[in-house]
Amino acid sequence: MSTINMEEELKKAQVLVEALPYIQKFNRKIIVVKYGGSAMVDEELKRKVIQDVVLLKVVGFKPIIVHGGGKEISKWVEKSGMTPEFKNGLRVTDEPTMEIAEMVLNKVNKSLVSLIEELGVKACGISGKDGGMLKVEKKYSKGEDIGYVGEVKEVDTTLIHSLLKDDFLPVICPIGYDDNFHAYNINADDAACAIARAVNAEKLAFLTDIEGVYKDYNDKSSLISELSTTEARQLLAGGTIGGGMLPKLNNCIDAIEHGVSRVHILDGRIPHCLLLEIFTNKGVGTAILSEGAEKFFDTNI
Ligand SMILES: NC(=[NH2+])NCCC[C@H](N)C(=O)O
Repeated sequence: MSTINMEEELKKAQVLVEALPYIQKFNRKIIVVKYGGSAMVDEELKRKVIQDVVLLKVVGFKPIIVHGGGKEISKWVEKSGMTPEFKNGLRVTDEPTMEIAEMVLNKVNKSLVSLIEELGVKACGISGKDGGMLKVEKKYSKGEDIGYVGEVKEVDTTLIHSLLKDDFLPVICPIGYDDNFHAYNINADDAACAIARAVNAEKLAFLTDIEGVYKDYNDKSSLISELSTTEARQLLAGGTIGGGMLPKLNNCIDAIEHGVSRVHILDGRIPHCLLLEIFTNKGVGTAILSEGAEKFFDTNI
């Protein structure tokens, strides 16, 4: 015999009611999820991220995953007897490293596709090479040549739109071509941002290894829940933002100024952070929105 704890059950109903306006508002809207960091290495977390994205899809949103493969690429570079090298956060990518990066990213890409398919959603794994999606030019690190690292200069969204139209969940790894059709590795944050802009995404969510944006990087109690682009700029100018967050925040501002309504910086180490951010009023990370943007719902639950 089993009993029912009505209080517990009512809480579950409240969760669903809180989610209702978001399910309505983001219906048919594109949400780009940049997937990387710890949430990609830990198998348990990985499953939860994929469950979240599948749920977003099943309730009627149009999620797109853009993923990295950083740690896995370094592992295979080492296995091949080479030493991974970075300059200002960018991987120095010579010809053999590019080959490994491409192999690893494609492998990670297909493993994500399998997980999504296992959960009953149609997914299609592609790289920026497919359909000529990501056209790049060579990126330099403070004037230094770092090999085949590309900066996105053009996004052809035809393939993404075809996949979305046929109800596939696109899973994209950040590799692109230059004008001579040579493959380039692209920083996954940059690729996610460029793709979100190009498809006019409603949202762009970054899964990171940090709680969100802190007012002061040295004060972990100063996590900011909501930030306008103007406030984000002020923060950047104030010099209290941690090193790793700088390019991220710049990417966020850039995305919003080019039409993305909201950008979310989330802690991928929190299980189900995507659901907790998107389906609740307060969220769990930092939400960045354009100046004067419509405020989040206040359903008073
Ligand atoms: N970090 C925050 N303040 N998040 C608020 C999120 C609000 C809402 N669920 C959304 O996705 O737009």
